[in-house]
Amino acid sequence: MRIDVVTIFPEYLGALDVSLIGKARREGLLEIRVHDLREHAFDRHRTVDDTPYGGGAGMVMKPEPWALALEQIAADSPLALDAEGETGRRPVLLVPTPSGQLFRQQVAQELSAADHLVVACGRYEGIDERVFHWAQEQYEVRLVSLGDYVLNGGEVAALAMVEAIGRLVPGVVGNPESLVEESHSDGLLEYPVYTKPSSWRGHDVPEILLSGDHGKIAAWRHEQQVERTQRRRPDLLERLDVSTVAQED
Ligand SMILES: COC(=O)c1ccnc(N)c1
Repeated sequence: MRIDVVTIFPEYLGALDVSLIGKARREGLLEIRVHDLREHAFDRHRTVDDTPYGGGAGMVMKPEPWALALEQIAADSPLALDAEGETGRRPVLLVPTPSGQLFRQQVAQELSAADHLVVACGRYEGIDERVFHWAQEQYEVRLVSLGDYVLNGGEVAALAMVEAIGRLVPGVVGNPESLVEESHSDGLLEYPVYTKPSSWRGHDVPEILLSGDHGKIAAWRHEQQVERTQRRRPDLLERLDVSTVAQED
């Protein structure tokens, strides 16, 4: 998967050189390029923002630098060859914004199948809305939110989304089994985990986990998932079908 990130703070994306995502880049599983939006602003001060039409506080990101950056990336896309082809596949333009669709594991799963993701990190009061309409021709535009809160810019959200998506790309996580039993992978929160020592400062590991009875352990873990989800995220249960909650025989 090819991922391009456009930002006025490229250094913010340095975290993508570390750990599993960094390793996947070095192994060629993920090709991640970070672009400085200011390189596409051509006035003397490399201006990327201006005052909002209609008044109001703060500044809005100008459309032209974004269009120049996104045009250059689209032209360089591995999908560019398809633009004229019958598939006509377009890169996904992922825009982290508090006004977007909620980013959930299912969205990460869906986007992990994309060939080319371009992440637009807005700052200030946001990006001129016309950019998202203009970009429709060359991109599948997806405005996505991490939750109901506001950040100073899209970079932190971009890091979270790139990690959540990138780790689902085959080969990035060493043991794909570990992706199966994570929180939200089956719609439930994950079960509690323990390691040695079995007794620690008066706190013991649940006996069932020391029994070696894998059937009972699996049943206990599922019960824990359902109980935790009921207690911490009852909203998730409303979205689930009964079979996931009911103990499979
Ligand atoms: C500037 O971006 C944000 O404030 C943002 C992005 C994604 N999710 C959010 N909840 C906020």
